[in-house]
Amino acid sequence: MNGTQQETGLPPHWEVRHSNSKNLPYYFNSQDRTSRWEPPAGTDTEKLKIYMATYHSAKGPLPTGDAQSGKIRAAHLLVKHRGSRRASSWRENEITRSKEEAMEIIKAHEQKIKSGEITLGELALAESDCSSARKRGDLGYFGRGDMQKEFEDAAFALRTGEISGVVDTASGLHLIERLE
Ligand SMILES: O=C(N[C@H](Cc1nc2ccccc2[nH]1)C(=O)O)c1cc2ccccc2s1
Repeated sequence: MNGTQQETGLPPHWEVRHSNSKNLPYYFNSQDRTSRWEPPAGTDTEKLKIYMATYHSAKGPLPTGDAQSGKIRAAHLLVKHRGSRRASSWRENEITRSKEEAMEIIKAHEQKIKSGEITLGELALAESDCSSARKRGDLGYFGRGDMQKEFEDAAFALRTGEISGVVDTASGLHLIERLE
């Protein structure tokens, strides 16, 4: 789905992505990690029209991790609860909320992200109970066997740019966005 600049007609660092929740294409700037529903200023709209008609199908092939290394890159937003493996984080020294309370919180986060109101990375900065929060939840590249199984399975099932539903691990409740 990530055509090159001359294919898409988009300005540098911009790419077309697909919102599965709205089944609509959107435009993502990989440099400042902003996204929008409309093509940015400076787009060659004729080229973009051709690209969208030719290449950007709603459901691209399910990528299974980089062909060479089998690794993917993802970001996540974690809401811990008192049953979490480490019920503490940079946000809160002792996390006492129940798992049910954590579920209500992360469901509200999921709505905000999937409505396009805010990106997962922006929300993770302030709200994620993982130390990756300071990097907008970016966990870097990882392969199978590196992360907790439920997290790995959910992340590898995502298409690039797609956001998971709530994923439950021993660390807490997660929303995952596959970045590469
Ligand atoms: O395990 C971590 N943080 C834990 C919470 C947590 N548990 C996870 C389980 C799966 C994936 C990410 C996860 N993050 C903590 O802070 O208590 C990691 C933090 C970071 C930061 C940068 C890159 C990778 C990682 S993995």
